[in-house]
Amino acid sequence: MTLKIIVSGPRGRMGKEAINMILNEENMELVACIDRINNGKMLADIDGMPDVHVPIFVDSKQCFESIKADIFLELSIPDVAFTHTVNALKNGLRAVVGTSGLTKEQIHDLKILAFEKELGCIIAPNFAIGAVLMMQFAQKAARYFPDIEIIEKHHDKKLDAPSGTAIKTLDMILETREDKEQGHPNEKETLQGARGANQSGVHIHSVRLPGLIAHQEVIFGGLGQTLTITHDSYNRQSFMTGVKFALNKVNELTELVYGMENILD
Ligand SMILES: NC(=O)C1=CN([C@@H]2O[C@H](COP(=O)(O)OP(=O)(O)OC[C@H]3O[C@@H](n4cnc5c(N)ncnc54)[C@H](O)[C@@H]3O)[C@@H](O)[C@H]2O)C=CC1
Ligand SMILES: O=C(O)C1=N[C@H](C(=O)O)C[C@H](O)C1
Repeated sequence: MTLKIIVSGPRGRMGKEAINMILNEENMELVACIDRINNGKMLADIDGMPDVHVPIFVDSKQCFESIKADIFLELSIPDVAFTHTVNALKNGLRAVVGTSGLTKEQIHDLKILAFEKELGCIIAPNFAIGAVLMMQFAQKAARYFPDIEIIEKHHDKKLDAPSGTAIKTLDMILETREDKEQGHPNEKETLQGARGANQSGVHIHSVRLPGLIAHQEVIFGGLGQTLTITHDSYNRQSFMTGVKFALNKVNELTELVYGMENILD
């Protein structure tokens, strides 16, 4: 079976990489794109894009209503990702969402919609297998080391902080970590934000610098020792094996899955 795919964010760093991957897969066909601009044009008309006659839509509802497709791949920006995905599911498409920055409430609403429509939907905070393992290792370590700080480091074009990966790591850690307020009980910030974000006592620090791609360290502190679990993505190809896997897998699902760890064997 050929999977007919619509991609949102085709001119972006992830969108471009994903389109190249899709065009090279025998069982995948790119049938449309959703972009912020270029409504009515073909992908081939856009400088730097592959020479394929695939229509571009600005309005996602219009796109899903007029193009026959199986899967929607969301790789754009946090502000529109939720609406695009709702429109996809309402029009009977399955969805793979890589865009970060969805709120817990939005994820919950998508879960309900996917359940009602009996459609697969994968929300992947991080497609890189190494990052998924890093989160799983961190979840395991949190059973033994409840004092934890997360440092996520990304390129300076990133719109959301903390990263989707850091939020998912925290969710997974909190499933195994005993409740604990970290640091000194009388600790005070003399410069606001110095201790980063704090949820359930775990601190998250977001670094944004040119030169970085996507990196995370989870540091565990114990008596006389620390354990650091690190993952680095050095390019966007690092995510493509996971994108490909999710596009194939979502077709078998009839509900929403949040996190690649729940679908990897
Ligand atoms: N889950 C994962 O493994 C990964 C997720 N990401 C996430 O994917 C998203 C995209 O990342 P990048 O490609 O680096 O960003 P980018 O900034 O390079 O690309 C985003 C694209 O979305 C387009 N866009 C803006 N408004 C739009 C709209 N209304 N409809 C369609 N497209 C629109 C922009 O014009 C831009 O071309 C981000 O949220 C990022 O955090 C990035 C890397 C890996
Ligand atoms: O914006 C990015 O680049 C990335 N975003 C995702 C996130 O927010 O965790 C995944 C990866 O870290 C790259």
